[in-house]
Amino acid sequence: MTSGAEHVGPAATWDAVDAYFGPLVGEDDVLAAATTRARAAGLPEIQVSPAQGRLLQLLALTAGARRVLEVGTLGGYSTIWLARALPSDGALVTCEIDAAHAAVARESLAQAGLAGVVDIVLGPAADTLRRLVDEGVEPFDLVFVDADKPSNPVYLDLAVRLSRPGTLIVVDNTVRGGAVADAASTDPNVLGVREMVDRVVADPRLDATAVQTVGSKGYDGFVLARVR
Ligand SMILES: C[S@@+](CC[C@H](N)C(=O)[O-])C[C@H]1O[C@@H](n2cnc3c(N)ncnc32)[C@H](O)[C@@H]1O
Repeated sequence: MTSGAEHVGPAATWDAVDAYFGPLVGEDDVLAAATTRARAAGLPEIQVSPAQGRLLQLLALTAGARRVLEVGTLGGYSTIWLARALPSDGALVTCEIDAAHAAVARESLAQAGLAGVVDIVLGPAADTLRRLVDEGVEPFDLVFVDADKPSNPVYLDLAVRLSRPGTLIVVDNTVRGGAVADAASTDPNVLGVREMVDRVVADPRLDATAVQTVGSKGYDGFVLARVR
């Protein structure tokens, strides 16, 4: 079996492949409008791709998730994919530090008919997560971590505290163009990912893997960890 790496082409190829799989992924007008609204508002285009959003949704569906926690809302694009996986009594809490991002997300979630399902909590996510721990909220079934990367170790620890056996924790942007494998890196984003990975490795409660991705935004990936 070959690694397949020799088949990885330039960004134009990745875009063409993403376009080919478009009908399979099935991004609808509401999701496309969320991207358009975020772009018009000048938000950075750092949301998950349609295929990645669909992956998150399928993971939530497969996990039978009723409660989802998201760290890093931006314009609500991944939030919509995830919230659509929830049953009628489901809930999603999403954390965002930037009021302008939260405002755009609020509009897009309303347009998606999800305003009653999603609670956007404005402020530093670590504070929000600590408050949820202190309040003793019902555990979450899936946690998606996609905010400031230096805080990944903190988010992992808090996510585990907000979990139950079977909870799936997904962390985005964990490959960083391959820089995550550079033990000499001083990039705070890389250090945040590496410290988070070390904690996953050291935590006997977590079964985990990493998935490498390519796309028009470059070479990156997810870490997925399931709580025992
Ligand atoms: C990569 S974007 C999220 C993308 C979104 N999950 C999606 O795929 O549609 C990261 C977001 O995290 C927010 N953020 C950064 N630092 C944060 C913090 N300390 N607390 C909460 N949100 C933060 C940023 O403002 C930004 O909107």
